[in-house]
Amino acid sequence: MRLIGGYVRRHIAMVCTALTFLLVETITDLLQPTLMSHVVDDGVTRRDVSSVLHWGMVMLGAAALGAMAAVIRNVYSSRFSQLIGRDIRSDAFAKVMRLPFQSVDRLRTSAIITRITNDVVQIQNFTQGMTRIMLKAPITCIGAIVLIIIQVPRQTAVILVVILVCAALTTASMRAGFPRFMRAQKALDSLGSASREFLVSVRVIKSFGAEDREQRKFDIAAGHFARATVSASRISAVYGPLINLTVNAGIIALLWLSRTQDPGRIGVLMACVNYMTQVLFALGRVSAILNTAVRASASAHRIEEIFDEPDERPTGEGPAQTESKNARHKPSENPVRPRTNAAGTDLLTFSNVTFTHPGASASSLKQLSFHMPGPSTLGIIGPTGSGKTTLITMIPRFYQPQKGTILYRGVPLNSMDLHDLRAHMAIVPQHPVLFTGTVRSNLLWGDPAATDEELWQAIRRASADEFIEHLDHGIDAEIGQGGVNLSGGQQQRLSLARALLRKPELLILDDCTSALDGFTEARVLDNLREMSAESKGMSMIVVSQRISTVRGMDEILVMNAGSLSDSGTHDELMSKSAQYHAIFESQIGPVRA
Ligand SMILES: Nc1ncnc2c1ncn2[C@@H]1O[C@H](COP(=O)(O)OP(=O)(O)OP(=O)(O)O)[C@@H](O)[C@H]1O
Repeated sequence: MRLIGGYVRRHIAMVCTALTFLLVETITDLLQPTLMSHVVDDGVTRRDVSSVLHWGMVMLGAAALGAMAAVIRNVYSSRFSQLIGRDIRSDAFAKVMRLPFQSVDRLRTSAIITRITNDVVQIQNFTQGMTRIMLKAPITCIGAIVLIIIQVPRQTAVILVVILVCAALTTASMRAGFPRFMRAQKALDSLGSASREFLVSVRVIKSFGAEDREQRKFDIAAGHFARATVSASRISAVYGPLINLTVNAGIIALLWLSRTQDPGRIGVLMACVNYMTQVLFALGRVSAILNTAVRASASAHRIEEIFDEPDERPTGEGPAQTESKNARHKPSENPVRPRTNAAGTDLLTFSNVTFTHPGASASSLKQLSFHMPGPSTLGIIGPTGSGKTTLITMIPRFYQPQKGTILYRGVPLNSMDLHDLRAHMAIVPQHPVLFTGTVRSNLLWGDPAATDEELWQAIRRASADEFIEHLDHGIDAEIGQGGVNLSGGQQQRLSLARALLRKPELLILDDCTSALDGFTEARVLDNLREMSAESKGMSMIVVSQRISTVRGMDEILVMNAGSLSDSGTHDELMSKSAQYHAIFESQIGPVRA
């Protein structure tokens, strides 16, 4: 609730306005039964028409004032809850943008989506209810009870019993409700996660004819959510009627006792019944709003978990990049020939880098050391799961190693400004990510100011010209969500062209030519090498499982189970690395003597 309090304070003027009009509305509602008792006892019972007219007009005036206050209060409370929702969503989204990958992995993408959507709705419901009912219900309860006691003081005992029983029931309802609503929200997370996975994999599911199996899995997740929600709703289903029963029993007791103790005061008795009904209604609303509060509190807690995650450090010390005592710039246990550029500083240096993914039992990188001079090209090859992708995600500091040091141009990554660091490089991921829009809008992510000439140059270098020219609107052709209307190879080339537009100092390709045929891939790599030579600055790291992709690189790292098993040029590795040799033979064929 700390979170909600903070956002309420931002719009305190609006809240106060809504609450002021709510107060007016509540007071006018409370006046109605008393005014009616005057109409009955002073007017109707005594057959005094002027009295009926007088009190009738007062009643009407109070009702009109109440209605006007309710309209204004509604307008403010709706606006207030929408603004709160907007602010929380916007701040949560900005926070997610600042989170390190470890936190995103831990929170899970689908859970983050549920928090930014459904959990915020719960908070909106609560804040809206708060400005509509929260103040009204206690004032109505207290006001109605005080007015009953004033009008029929002999019935105070009955009223106190009703209040105590209702208070006990409401407390019990909250205690039982909180953990259940928490469970329901968690089940909703799992359902969201399952839905997302099914939708993303729908093609694979259909191609394997696995619809029934996936349907069953989905039904299980949906079943968990339904059961958790039913269990939570059961609380209000049980406690709501019990509160009703208590108040109605109170009304009957009040009438029964008043028949002898307050005879002849029909109007007053009618007013008391009316007040008891108002109390009942208010309590029902209190328990409804408390349920909303319980949900909102669970939701606020879950959103706070996002806000409580530490930001990705723009620069900083922290444990991740802290150099371990024995892992400084020592030569690695598996030394790779150090090379230096003209200035005498390597572009990239890994020294004994060890990294374990959050929640993983084994390290994905183990005491990894290598140097990369700039400008140069580096290939990384190794079997699946050997840590190639993990290695390159360390360079833009998507993840930070638990041990060891990474230097970029001699500067520890951790002491570089994140924005500056990432501005030096462009990454083309293993699975291309394209956005809904046009070919052009996707490319402009690389350089929003790029001219048509620059766009086409990048397109040609990525060998994407041959298919873009044939699209209906060429560079302005629409791209569906995630690039659904393009083939895998087309998506990869577009994603590469986008990276080239950044004119990076270091281009990192993570197996991003895997969907290209050998001929196209060779042409793309030639173009990139040519570009590197032209710009005399662009270095390139190419991750691949294919010898043909990495063989032309200045240096090749051979990875195995998170460690560097060997390094060197293609020819050097062919003569000294059994693993590289074996990969060569499996892909190209036996080497002729
Ligand atoms: N987010 C993650 N959470 C937990 N473990 C992970 C995560 N990402 C990768 N791993 C683990 O780290 C190890 C290395 O994975 P990585 O993706 O770096 O391998 P790779 O060599 O790039 O494989 P591939 O060639 O198949 O892409 C694997 O054992 C993998 O299970």
